[in-house]
Amino acid sequence: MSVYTEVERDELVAFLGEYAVGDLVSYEGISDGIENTNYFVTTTQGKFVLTLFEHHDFAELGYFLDVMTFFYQHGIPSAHPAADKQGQYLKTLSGKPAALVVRLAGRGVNTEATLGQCAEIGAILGEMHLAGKDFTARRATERGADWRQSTAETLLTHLDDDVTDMLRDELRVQSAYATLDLPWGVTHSDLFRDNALFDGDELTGIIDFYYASDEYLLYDLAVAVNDWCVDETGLPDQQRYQTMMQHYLEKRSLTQAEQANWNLVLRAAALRFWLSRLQDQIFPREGELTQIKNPDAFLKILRFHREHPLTLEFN
Ligand SMILES: Nc1ncnc2c1ncn2[C@@H]1O[C@H](COP(=O)(O)OP(=O)(O)OP(=O)(O)O)[C@@H](O)[C@H]1O
Ligand SMILES: N[C@@H](CCO)C(=O)O
Repeated sequence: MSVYTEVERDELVAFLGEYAVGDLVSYEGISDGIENTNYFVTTTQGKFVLTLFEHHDFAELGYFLDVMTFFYQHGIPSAHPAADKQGQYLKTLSGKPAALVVRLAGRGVNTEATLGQCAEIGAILGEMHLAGKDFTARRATERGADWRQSTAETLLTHLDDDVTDMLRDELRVQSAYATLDLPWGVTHSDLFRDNALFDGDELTGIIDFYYASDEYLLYDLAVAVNDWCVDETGLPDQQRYQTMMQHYLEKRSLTQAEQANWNLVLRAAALRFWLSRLQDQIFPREGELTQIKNPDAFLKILRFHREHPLTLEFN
């Protein structure tokens, strides 16, 4: 359940009156999602998703909405905000920062990805990384190497001994991450199966840009590989992996340094989501009534990458 803030009909009618989107027809809360309050909103002129931001402040939200608008304007099928009559994307509703985002067609992927879907995600991520070179706003990541180190330290005492030893060793290896010399720029940084919408094998949209930040481009690719390219046992699957990578590499080839550090970055991406899920499980945030995603899925992927480095040689 993810409606933390109830919006009254009168309030919504007044809010929509500030946009040129016609009159309210209907609205309903969206149960998916964890962070924010979301409603589907239908007006006489279109379909939208109204998001009330529960954790972010105005300053950083401006950045996210600019990222979404930028990618949309560069041909990436991204969720993007509607501007109100004053040209503003970010507004206030029920005391929360709020945006009216154009509703995209399609559905999230809630089973293992098809090869066609892996191909689409690989290609679009390559296109995003090329287009993103022209995006000039900067935002440091909140889930980077420093965060991984400090979060791991707070979690270590809550873990079993065998896991603790592995985590300590991984942190030692990961100490090289922050100073790698890899291409970087604006990234989605959370491009999971539930953050892309599909109609069959056709990508209709990318949503949830609220972890967008400056990161190594390779990290963005690693996040996607770790989630999309797994089989029903949750382990990396060669065919899905090869398909996603080949479609990515058709758009952007990897530098030598990227190739040399692929395993380290795949591990960093697995570590980030293992730690954030563990943190949500061990220290749940007050007032959040949603499902907690299983940390073990990423412990398993991290262990896999430590033992079986994925190659970059494809046939
Ligand atoms: N622009 C959009 N078009 C169509 N559907 C959308 C759009 N934005 C969000 N949705 C729907 O709303 C659901 C919740 O959105 P989202 O995943 O962004 O939630 P959140 O709470 O903001 O983020 P998170 O899942 O990271 O906690 C999505 O699963 C999707 O079904
Ligand atoms: N995509 C994340 C949640 C948002 O960061 C996960 O699956 O753990």
